[in-house]
Amino acid sequence: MAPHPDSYAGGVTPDQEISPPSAQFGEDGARLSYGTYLRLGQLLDQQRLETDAHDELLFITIHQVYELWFKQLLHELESARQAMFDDRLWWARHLLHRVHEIERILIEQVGVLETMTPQDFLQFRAKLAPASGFQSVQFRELEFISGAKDEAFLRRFRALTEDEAARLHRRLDEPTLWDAFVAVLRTHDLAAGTDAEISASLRIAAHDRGGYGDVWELAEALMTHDELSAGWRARHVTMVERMIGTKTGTGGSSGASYLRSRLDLRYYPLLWELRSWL
Ligand code: HEM
Ligand SMILES: N[C@@H](CC(=O)c1ccccc1NC=O)C(=O)O
Repeated sequence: MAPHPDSYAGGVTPDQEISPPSAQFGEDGARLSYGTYLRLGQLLDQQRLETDAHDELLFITIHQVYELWFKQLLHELESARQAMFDDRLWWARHLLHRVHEIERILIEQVGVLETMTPQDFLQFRAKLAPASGFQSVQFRELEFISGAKDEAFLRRFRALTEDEAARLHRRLDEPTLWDAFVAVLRTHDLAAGTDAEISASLRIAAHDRGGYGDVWELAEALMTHDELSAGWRARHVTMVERMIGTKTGTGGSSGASYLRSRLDLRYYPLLWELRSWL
């Protein structure tokens, strides 16, 4: 078969080519390179250490990577929510499956940070206070859009910028993934006026997957999102115990015991209760 005209078949790398690359893929004067497209100049210039401790770069990198994934998760969850309101259930499920894979990475990534020893962390920990993961706005946005809205966090946030406060208020005002799922039940002629009705409808869908397969699969995808979020909280707190034991947090909380108090948080309690009644 003849190679596609755009394919690269030569023994020289594109950089070695004498003639400039063809303008076929971009307009003249607006050509992108790997670095300009990905804005690597700006991106790789954002790691500013507070100390000369060796492990501080890892600490910053890990957190920045988390925040990039949080941004991606919010993007996917917003679209999944819209897809549910539009009754495009295959698209909502597709996006939620992507969300699950990212969430698995977020849990797995904790192990990289755990290669830092507690004594190496202590070389720069004091410099971090009063900063803390507690102040991650995108993390709280993820909780809010998922269904765990708690206005109290807004009051407890220190140093929120105007833009961050507006983002959190917007998340409090807008529908959650659960609101969108309840709308799906109604669209599929399943009663969803009260929690009792929703539970009864979930049982109907569970026992009639021939009739309600799409609805059931969507509920399962939400369940997995909830389970993986709980998995991250559990993984985070064991790392915290390993790093700082029972010390109080830089953010001013009791530390691991505060984090343990959040382990029972579930976004979709009705989906968890359902298991007892099938
Ligand atoms: C050495 C590693 C880490 C330690 C010792 C640690 C410790 C803590 C502690 C003690 C808290 C409670 C708030 C406080 O008083 O400071 C907290 C909260 C939090 N941390 Fe970390 N953390 C670590 C790494 C991370 C990483 C990598 C992330 C990823 C973004 C993260 C995200 C969060 C979030 C989102 C909260 C708020 C949790 C909630 O309110 O439920 N932490 N962390
Ligand atoms: N709260 C942590 C410090 C910490 O992990 C942290 C500090 C600044 C920015 C993000 C952080 N990550 C998670 O809390 C501690 O008490 O050691």
